Amino acid sequence: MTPDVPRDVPRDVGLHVDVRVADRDVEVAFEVDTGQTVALIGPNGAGKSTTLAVLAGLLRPDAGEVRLEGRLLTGDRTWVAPHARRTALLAQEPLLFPHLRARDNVAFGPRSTGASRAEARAVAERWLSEVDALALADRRPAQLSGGQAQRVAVARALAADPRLLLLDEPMAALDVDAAPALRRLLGRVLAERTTVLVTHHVLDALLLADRVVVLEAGRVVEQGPTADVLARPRSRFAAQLAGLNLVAGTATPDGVRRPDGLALHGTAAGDPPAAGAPAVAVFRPAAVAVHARPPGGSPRNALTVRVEALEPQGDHVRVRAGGLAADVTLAAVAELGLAVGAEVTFVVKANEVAVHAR
Ligand SMILES: Nc1ncnc2c1ncn2[C@@H]1O[C@H](COP(=O)(O)OP(=O)(O)OP(=O)(O)O)[C@@H](O)[C@H]1O
Repeated sequence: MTPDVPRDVPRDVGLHVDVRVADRDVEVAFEVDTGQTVALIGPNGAGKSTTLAVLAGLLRPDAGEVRLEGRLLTGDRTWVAPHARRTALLAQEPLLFPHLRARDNVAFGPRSTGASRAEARAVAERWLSEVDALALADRRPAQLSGGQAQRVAVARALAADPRLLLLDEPMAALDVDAAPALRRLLGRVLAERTTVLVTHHVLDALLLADRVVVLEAGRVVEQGPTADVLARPRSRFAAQLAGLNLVAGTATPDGVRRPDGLALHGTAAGDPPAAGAPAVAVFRPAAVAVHARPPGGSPRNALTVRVEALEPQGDHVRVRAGGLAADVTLAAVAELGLAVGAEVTFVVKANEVAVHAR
């Protein structure tokens, strides 16, 4: 337990969690401000699903408390049942009722809290429309693709008007083509909602979460604003996760420009962001070629940067320069005569750079 968390929690803290699950050796404390999204990240077995289960009311902790907007959901002598918590859980699999049409799946929440049939139907159609799935209203789950079913599941979760949304790797079961559309949809609907998102993906954390809480072996090892944690990771896991190059800035017609002027050309992942809108370019350090001098043939992404660090990582060396990373072989380090302070050119092909709207 963290003794420095005040017992008298101010009401603008949307979610306050300070719990211990003894037999899983999980002991976590964190808070989420009203309307914010926190990503819970960490390696397998770190306690992410256990924490979500405690929040959803599916698992009773041995000690501690969970408060949602000041209301005690779990405490020494308090236990609010899952359906009465005003939380909604969106799992990896959509888990729709197979015998109900999409519309009735979404209307289920409002119906069970007392809405009339007509009211529940109106709410269901509003949410189906919000997730671009109104045209699917009469289909049963077996007639939906994975991405469509997950959109309907998002509508079902939101139609119950939850005060806390719990997302357990919502993109994990989708194929890569369907993930960007769902990510964008979540970005839209999570904007003003208190949300805890469990994810393994740096991109989900970056695009969807205001803050990141890193769990390792059942404990919070690091937390902070997403951009800070990814830019200056202190835990091993966050450092691994942040291994991708992320260039956040504004969209140009074919890429992203960082506030300091550095511009990258890339390929839009999904619908291209409007020019000037917030966007992020993502590429792997292994996709970066390092040159001692600007190469001929003027490649579109040739960035002149100064080497800040050389980090040996097994059979390669990670070269950090200009806030970016490139992975090169040990032989290349010797051949290029790489050293801290040297000026080099990073070259990355535009088709290796994925541009996402933020
Ligand atoms: N149903 C269960 N019964 C008992 N112990 C469990 C159960 N589920 C998980 N554990 C244990 O609790 C600890 C935390 O696991 P948890 O599933 O919460 O981690 P996680 O971060 O969600 O991992 P993953 O990314 O693999 O889903 C682990 O030691 C795990 O072995």
